Amino acid sequence: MEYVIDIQQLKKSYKKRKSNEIIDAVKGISLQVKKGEVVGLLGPNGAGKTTTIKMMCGLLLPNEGTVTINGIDMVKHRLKALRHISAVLEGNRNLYWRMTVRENMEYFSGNRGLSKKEISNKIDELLERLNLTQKANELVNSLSRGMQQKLSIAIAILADTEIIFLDEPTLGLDVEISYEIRNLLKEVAKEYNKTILLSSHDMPVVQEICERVVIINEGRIVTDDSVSNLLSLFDTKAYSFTLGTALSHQFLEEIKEHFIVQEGTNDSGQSIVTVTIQHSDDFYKVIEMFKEKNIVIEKVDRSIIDFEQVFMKIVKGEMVNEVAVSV
Ligand SMILES: Nc1ncnc2c1ncn2[C@@H]1O[C@H](COP(=O)(O)OP(=O)(O)OP(=O)(O)O)[C@@H](O)[C@H]1O
Repeated sequence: MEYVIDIQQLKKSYKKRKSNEIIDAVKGISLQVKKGEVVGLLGPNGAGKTTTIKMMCGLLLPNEGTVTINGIDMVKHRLKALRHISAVLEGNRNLYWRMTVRENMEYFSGNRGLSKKEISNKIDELLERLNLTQKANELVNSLSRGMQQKLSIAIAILADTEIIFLDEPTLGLDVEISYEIRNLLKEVAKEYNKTILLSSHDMPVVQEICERVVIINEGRIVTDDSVSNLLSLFDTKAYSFTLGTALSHQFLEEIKEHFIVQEGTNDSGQSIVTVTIQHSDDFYKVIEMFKEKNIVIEKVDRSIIDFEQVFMKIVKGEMVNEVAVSV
């Protein structure tokens, strides 16, 4: 099968200027993306996401490995490969700051075989959709970061490339505009049938937009699976016990030897212990442990795990054996 994005054994190291220390930022990443897939690239700070995306966009040369975009080798035929990509990178560097919103949009929609009228209609439609009509004639450098980000995405739509890379599209934006951008990206993914690769720390964005997530940690892929699989894998396995008494430190340590445990209290000051269960038998083992200490269990809830918690568990290496590991 021909993949739209095919990267094989990518590696990249940096040399620190002062100390000459070598940092292996990407240590052999292979990833294949099919047409129309919306893939989230996640990982903690410094995991190697931006370095990977920059190599995919031809902004950085890999030390080893290959990047193939629609069958075209990014290193050997960079310009040809770049015709298939729009990249919305941090700092909105794809915008011309001294041009107006509309001028930017016109500039980037040229050369697509559309008439002036068609381009103008398309721009009007997008401006309306992004709530940017009022700002059409303002200079880009006078816009807020959120508006600039929306414009960057609009330009990626206008450029009409098959692939869109988005690096942290909601980073540092307020809740309202993040929400708007999240909806916009959802629509783009659905209506325009684009292949999208999105790097983000914004888990609600990832959970809502991406079908598939690839988690990178310390320069390697540690998980490659669908959001729904990852959620269901973790979902059934966490239970919150509301207890009649607080647990002693010693007893908590005892439970922690066997299970992944989080402690807390509820509004009424009752002790809540959330235990992640690997096998259903373990559920009864936990209850048995409480019973032996005469601890009254007042309530048991299956706790709902959101994607953020799943991500944290994978990155911390918890339950990694149960998650599809692609390397
Ligand atoms: N130009 C550079 N020179 C030296 N080291 C670098 C350079 N760029 C990145 N690094 C290092 O490479 C590693 C990976 O960085 P990268 O920016 O790819 O990670 P990231 O996953 O995008 O992180 P974040 O989420 O914080 O943006 C980090 O240790 C980082 O400090």
